[in-house]
Amino acid sequence: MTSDDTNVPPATDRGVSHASTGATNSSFQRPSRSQSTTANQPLIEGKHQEGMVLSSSTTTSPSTTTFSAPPQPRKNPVQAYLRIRPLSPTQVVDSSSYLKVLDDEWVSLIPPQDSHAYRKRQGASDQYQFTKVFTNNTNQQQLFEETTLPLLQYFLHGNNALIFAYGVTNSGKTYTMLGNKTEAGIVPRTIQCLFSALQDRLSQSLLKPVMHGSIQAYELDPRNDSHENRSLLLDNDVHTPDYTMDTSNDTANRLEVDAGFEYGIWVSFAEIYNEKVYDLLESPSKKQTKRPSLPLKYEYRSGYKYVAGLKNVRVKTAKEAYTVIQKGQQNRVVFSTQMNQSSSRSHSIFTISLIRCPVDSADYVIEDPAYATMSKLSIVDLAGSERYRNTFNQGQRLKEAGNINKSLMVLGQCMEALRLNQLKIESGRRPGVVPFRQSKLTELFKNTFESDGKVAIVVNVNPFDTGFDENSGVMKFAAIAKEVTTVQQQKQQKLPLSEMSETALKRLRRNTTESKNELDPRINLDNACQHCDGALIKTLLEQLDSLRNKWLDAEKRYATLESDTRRQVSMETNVEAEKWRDMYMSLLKQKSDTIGARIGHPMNDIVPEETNDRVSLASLEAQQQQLSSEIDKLHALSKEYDKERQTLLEKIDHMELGIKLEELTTSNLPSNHLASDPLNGSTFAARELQRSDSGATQYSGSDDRYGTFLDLRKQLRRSVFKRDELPEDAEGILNQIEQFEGVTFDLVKNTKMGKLLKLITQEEFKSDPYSIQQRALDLFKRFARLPRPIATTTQLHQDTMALDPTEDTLMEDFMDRLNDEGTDDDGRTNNPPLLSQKKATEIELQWHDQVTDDDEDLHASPGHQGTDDSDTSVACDSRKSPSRKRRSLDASTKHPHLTQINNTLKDVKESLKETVKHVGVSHEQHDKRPQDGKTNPME
Ligand SMILES: Nc1ncnc2c1ncn2[C@@H]1O[C@H](COP(=O)(O)OP(=O)(O)OP(=O)(O)O)[C@@H](O)[C@H]1O
Repeated sequence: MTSDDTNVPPATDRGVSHASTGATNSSFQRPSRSQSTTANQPLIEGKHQEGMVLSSSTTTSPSTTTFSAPPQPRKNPVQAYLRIRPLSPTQVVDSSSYLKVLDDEWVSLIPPQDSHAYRKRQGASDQYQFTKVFTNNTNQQQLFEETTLPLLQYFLHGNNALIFAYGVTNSGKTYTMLGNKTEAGIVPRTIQCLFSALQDRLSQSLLKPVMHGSIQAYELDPRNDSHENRSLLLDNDVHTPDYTMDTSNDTANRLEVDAGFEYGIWVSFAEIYNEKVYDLLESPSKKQTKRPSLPLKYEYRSGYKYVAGLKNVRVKTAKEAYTVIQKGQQNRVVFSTQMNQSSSRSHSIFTISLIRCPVDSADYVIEDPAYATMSKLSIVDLAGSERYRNTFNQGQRLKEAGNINKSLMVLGQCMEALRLNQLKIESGRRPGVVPFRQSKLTELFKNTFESDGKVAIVVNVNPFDTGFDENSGVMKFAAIAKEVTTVQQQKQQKLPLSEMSETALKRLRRNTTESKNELDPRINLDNACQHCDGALIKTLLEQLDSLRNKWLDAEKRYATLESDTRRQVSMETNVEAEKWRDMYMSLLKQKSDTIGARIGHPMNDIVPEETNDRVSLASLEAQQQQLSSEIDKLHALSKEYDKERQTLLEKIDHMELGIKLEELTTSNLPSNHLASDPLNGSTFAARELQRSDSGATQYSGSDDRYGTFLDLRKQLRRSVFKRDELPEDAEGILNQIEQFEGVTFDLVKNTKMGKLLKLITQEEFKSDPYSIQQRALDLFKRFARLPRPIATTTQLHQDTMALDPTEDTLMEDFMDRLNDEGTDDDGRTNNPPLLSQKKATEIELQWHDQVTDDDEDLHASPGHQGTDDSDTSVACDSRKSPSRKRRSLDASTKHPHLTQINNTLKDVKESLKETVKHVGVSHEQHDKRPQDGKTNPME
């Protein structure tokens, strides 16, 4: 019994409808047969979905939900194939199989009575549609041609493709993908077909795939095989299977190969076990107990992840590729043995990378990554998808089952999310997140599902020894995956050859073996130079220039990147500094405000006070300057008054002198003598005036001795009579008089110095600390002894005798007595005897009266005690003798002009008093200036 006959239900059964009870909504309703495709029809994108009526597992309809207008795939719908494993020769046909093949696209799952689905759905069957259903009579070649060949064609054109086998354990996944020697699976057939198609276009270019989808040029190094990894092909332990495939050249000839390229083929073999990625081409050491896993890394250029460190082996023949497959399979077995793993618990990923180097019109191969493109075809044998709770697994096996189911579950979730996103996008809604990152498997193939490839799934089922529920899950996964459409994004455009740089790496393409050897850069350059023309040298030089330019470009990019980084860091630093400065300033302001509030008023309020103080100070300074100016004016005025006063005093002196002379003339001399002078024909007064004038003339000579001596007398007079105590300045003045040289009798007489000295000796002082009186007496005696001029003395004597013999005698006697009273320096008396006491007393009285009259003004000086002038006059008058008063009255009566002179003198005195008073008041006013309640700045 063939499995075909067994598994394909009769046509009458194909129309089994879904359970009318609506217990399930996860089945598909089969369309009419006319709508279905035939098995021989080539695979055309989207064709199989047209007119499809499907039952969505996500709908909530209680019964089968029918979509009259299913979403149209936009570009590349996932191709879902179902392969039903045939019965093994030892198996017994079970006619009660739950899987019924309705046609080449549809199958029906009829839940057995002991299944969970039967209880849940009350025995209702599910129908599932696939791109193609391959029954048990489908051979490997047929499966390859219908499932993989379209992808291979797509791959050869430079696109990515993914095909994986999905199913529970022992469903035939490995058989489908790898097969065996006699029944080679998809992988060896793909390799065989690929090499057959590209046999004349295989490239020698030194370009290799790196990361996710990048190309890198490399240099061959005999000591370093890390670029091509071809050393593992030399492993003698690997027994390359000699596949006997019926894949004829006709199959390969069905593939279109772009003629404008040379192709380099690289293969890798990886395994994902327990969510870790391993390189199956990495041979384990014998003592190795732990497998080194490989990380997934992110390629920034494309945005997708890749297995970092996974070996890519450059294969130049199909056999080399088989060797690689065999190597990976052997390592997988060893790992399983050493690590107690089960190969059926891992996902194996065999990847073929195809690098396409363009060939220009001059038959030069552009071996430059900037112009080359790469595509990848991944063939994945997934682990068994059975539920671990049904496998009675424990420990490691339980963990394996959990991870397997996790990755497959995530794969299913991704499919479901992608399908929903398509519906959302079509309805204008925002697509959701697809959980690619939840497993390594989906992370690796995220790009294929999202943008840049075609996906095909071969669902393997073994309906004879696998439970209904497990295969039901596989069917549901396939149903969902089939609805997914991958969208082909525009791949990154490579540079067109028309714009190719002169420095691009390129090699003249030769088809002959000889020319290949010549052009192989690995051959000796000397030999090359011997056999080739200048083209090779030219090419090498161009390559050298290109490498140099690339190096310079790389340096430039590095410098730019570094500069940008430094600029960025600088900007961030500046921003940070600005922040700190603002914060610091803010803190300072807060501090200032706090201090201002603490002292009771803001700091700003203090400034106006200070300003007011400054204004007040400026005002006071102005007042001070004004007052100083007034003081200066007053001082100048005072000096003027002093001068005027001095002038008046001198005038008074002269007038007094004239009055005394007049008195002498009128009171003591006969009027006839006044009228005529028998000797000289002049009056006594006239002579006196004449003498005075002559004396004045005499002493008002060039040295002004008279004036100086007269000043000394005046100074002495003012100083002595200032107060009761004889002052120090009187002592100084007296010194000057004592030391005055050339003093003559006339000088003493005319300046009345002798009278003053006499007055000092007779005045009573409280104290005399400088012995002024004694010294005045000594000086008076000294002056009295001065020799009188002979002529003058005689003349005076004659005049005196003629005018008034008594007066003259008295004077003579007094002078003589003074002279006689002098003693020698040794104290002995060397003068004649004195006058009688009575005579001396009279002389003294006369002299005293005369001197008192002469010095009357002294007692009127402001500094004298009893400053009142009238009192002083009275005091002076009270000291006058009765004879003196009488003589004055007589003189006034006899000579009315004297009264007039006296009156004039009084007027002058009054004027002087007023002046002095005015000056005093001015000083007083200045000293007692009103303060206006303010502080006197002068204080
Ligand atoms: N279509 C088929 N024709 C003939 N034999 C098959 C077919 N499919 C599977 N087999 C056989 O079934 C057995 C199990 O197949 P296979 O190992 O491929 O299953 P599997 O799904 O890969 O299992 P696991 O998940 O454990 O790896 C193998 O001996 C294989 O030869």
